Amino acid sequence: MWKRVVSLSSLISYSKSKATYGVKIWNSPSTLISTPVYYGTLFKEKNPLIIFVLGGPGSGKGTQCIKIAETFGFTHLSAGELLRKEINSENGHIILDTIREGHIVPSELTVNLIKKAMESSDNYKFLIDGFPRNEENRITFERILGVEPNAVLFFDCPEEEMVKRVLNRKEGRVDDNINTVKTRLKEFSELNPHVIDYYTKRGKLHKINAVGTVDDIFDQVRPVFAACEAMK
Ligand SMILES: Nc1ncnc2c1ncn2[C@@H]1O[C@H](COP(=O)(O)OP(=O)(O)OP(=O)(O)O)[C@@H](O)[C@H]1O
Ligand SMILES: O=c1ccn([C@@H]2O[C@H](COP(=O)(O)O)[C@@H](O)[C@H]2O)c(=O)[nH]1
Ligand SMILES: [Mg+2]
Repeated sequence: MWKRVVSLSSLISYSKSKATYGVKIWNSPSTLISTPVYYGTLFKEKNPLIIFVLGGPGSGKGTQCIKIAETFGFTHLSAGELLRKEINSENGHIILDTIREGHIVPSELTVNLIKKAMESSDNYKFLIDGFPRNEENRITFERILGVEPNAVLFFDCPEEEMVKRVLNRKEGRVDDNINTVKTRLKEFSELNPHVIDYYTKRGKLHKINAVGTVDDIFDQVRPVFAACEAMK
């Protein structure tokens, strides 16, 4: 059996231990994040570093993820983008209707897309943007992938600012209109707090004030990832 400890920063740290009878355990070298996780055979070789990136519609998750990915060598997987790319597939009508109405796509569908994208990447550092949106999403991810995130970023933004940003975004998204935004915000305000509470209790949550310039916000994000630079 071997064990390697990689300390990313005082905020994120983890170690890798070889699977024994299909069980892997994430440890921390001190009192930092310590999360026993049961693995199946998935990711036996990859030992992924997973950061969930949460926040309401228009809070700036995608914008910040692009900067994090460029600066710290992460692969950026936007759950919404993975779903949008599937709109022409077999399940496409379910996805399109759900997105257009501002609801949440069935968990297994989204989780399997995330899993496929992670498996087909050469990288082991992943930003999962806009997921999990509710407790069912979170539990389904843990069940199918057999792993928890190492840390969770939450971009905290007032509703008024989020609405303004979404309505000013000119990317032709079917859900960037006032009616759908209202539904998305309603679901977000009802469901996201449960996910936030869960990760707060597990000591994994890093709340970021999402008001300010893109660079100001990135200055708050940077320390969470600073020690990753050495691993690029
Ligand atoms: N700090 C900021 N100040 C002003 N505008 C911003 C800021 N960050 C991002 N934006 C702009 O706001 C819009 C929404 O940002 P972005 O797409 O990153 O949000 P998001 O959280 O990914 O939203 P969604 O959940 O809808 O995908 C974009 O047009 C982006 O350019
Ligand atoms: O985990 C997810 C992520 C997204 N959706 C659906 O997609 C749209 C757009 O997502 P963005 O993160 O804003 O790109 C979202 O409103 C949901 O309808 C989802 O169901 N599950
Ligand atoms: Mg986005």
